[in-house]
Amino acid sequence: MEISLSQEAAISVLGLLHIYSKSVFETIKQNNLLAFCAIIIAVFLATALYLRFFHPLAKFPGPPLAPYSNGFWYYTLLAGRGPWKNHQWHQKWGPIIRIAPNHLSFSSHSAQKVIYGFGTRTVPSMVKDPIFFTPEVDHSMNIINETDREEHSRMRRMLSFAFSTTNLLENEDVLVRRTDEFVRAVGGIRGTGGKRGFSIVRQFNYVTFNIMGEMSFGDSFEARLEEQKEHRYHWAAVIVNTTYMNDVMRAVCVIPGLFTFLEYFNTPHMKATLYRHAEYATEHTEARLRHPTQRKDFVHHILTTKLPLPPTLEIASHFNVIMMAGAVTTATFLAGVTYYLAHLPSCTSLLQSELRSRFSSLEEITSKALMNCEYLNAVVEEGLRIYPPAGAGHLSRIVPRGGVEIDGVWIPEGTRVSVHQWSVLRDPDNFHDPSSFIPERWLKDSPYSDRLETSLPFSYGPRGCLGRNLAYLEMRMVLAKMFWAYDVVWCNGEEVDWERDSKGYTLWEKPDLRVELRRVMGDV
Ligand code: HEM
Repeated sequence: MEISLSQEAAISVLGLLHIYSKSVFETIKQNNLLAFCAIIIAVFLATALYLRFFHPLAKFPGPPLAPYSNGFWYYTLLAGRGPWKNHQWHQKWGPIIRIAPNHLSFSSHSAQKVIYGFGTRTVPSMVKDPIFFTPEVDHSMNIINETDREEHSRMRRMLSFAFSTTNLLENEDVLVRRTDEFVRAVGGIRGTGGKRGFSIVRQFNYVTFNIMGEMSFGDSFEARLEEQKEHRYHWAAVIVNTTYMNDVMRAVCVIPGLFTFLEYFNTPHMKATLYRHAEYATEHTEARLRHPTQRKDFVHHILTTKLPLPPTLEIASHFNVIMMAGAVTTATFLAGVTYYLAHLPSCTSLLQSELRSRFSSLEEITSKALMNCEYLNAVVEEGLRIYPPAGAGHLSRIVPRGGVEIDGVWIPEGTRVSVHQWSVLRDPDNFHDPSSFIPERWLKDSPYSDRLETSLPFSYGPRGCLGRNLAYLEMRMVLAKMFWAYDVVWCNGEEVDWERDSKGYTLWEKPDLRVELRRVMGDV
């Protein structure tokens, strides 16, 4: 029988392995622990030397511990100081840095186009990183975590009509009613918990949760909230607590088998966050499927799509992320911008003059009318720049087969790449005095020569934010109605420093912002 070259090589490798394992076994048998440890250390050192000096990304600068283990990167992420750390690294080592053994972080606008863009004739668009975008705890895939190009495009086609401007304007009554409800409710809240003022951050979570819930599930949302055993806003609180746990899961999934292990033990904290959130999404989806409605809510668009109807688990999974991506991000924006406005009475006064000179009642404040409020729009853009709701972390992609050139440098296939939004937005080459809140930079006659195009809070390309239009309608509406009706008095200014006290994971954990509202306009 003839043996081919590859078979011969395989036999030699097996032979070597046999000898090697035999010798290791012998070493242990002879109780020569020292020799065994030496082998382990040698393997460890060889790996470290390879990662630092011979790995395809070895030439890229970055924090000294980054080449050796993903642990360093996950530690930075979970410590909540990632935005500031990454920015410092980019300032020190330049626009391309190695932040993990196989991960490059970029901070240039040109990289944004290549990494998140639609691709070219020769280079396809980059797919999301499956290690970062993991399946949900119920093993489902959805519009955010799906990494397969074809599957994602089916999901996006199915959901896109729900997010079209036509459909959103048709559902404007939800936005207006829920915002008016919020404006009336916050006006009636006095000091809570024995302290002056109340937590406006929590109220922002509630209003965006209500808007997103009714937009998604129509009338059944309210019915289900009334039925549920827990507090009306229990799901909203679960969503907020789940954002951090999502990053913990990302770290867990890097170690093969660890998720299965944790799944087996299913800790109380996991049950109360990740699992409870997925259950709520399923319960609300099932309730809506049993409850036909005239409203063209998001479920309606899934049910009437020309594409084959997906299983209930998939529909629920879309709402798992829509409720998260839709409610938390917009609430984060509102909280951040309120902090900066509370800090800068001159900006607040310009905003309120614009709103109060244009509108004489809450009802006059409509989505269409707000589109032309120049200063309000500048405040929104600046709020998204200075505290980008989804810009604290890394939205990583994988370089396609054959590699790709980014910023004049060849990046090998399979490399994990991302643009760190915060670093782009805090770069003095892009924005004058980047840490200051200056809405004027967005006005037509701005005296600054900022590179406004580098601010991409909703990302870009085939995986760019599907809810962008809705987010703009919501941000303008809530901000305008609140600042039109009330003067905002900040009560815990002595205690809070927004940047010091924020935790930047993939999404933000915000500090508490206590305010008192003094009614100035309208009979709200
Ligand atoms: C200020 C508010 C918002 C910001 C800053 C924001 C930002 C983003 C960003 C940066 C992405 C890209 C994520 C990635 O590359 O992994 C994204 C995706 C997405 N966002 Fe938003 N978002 C906001 C509000 C919303 C709202 C209100 C919805 C509506 C439900 C929404 C739904 C989505 C969906 C479904 C995706 C996934 C798109 C896809 O992969 O095809 N977002 N968002």
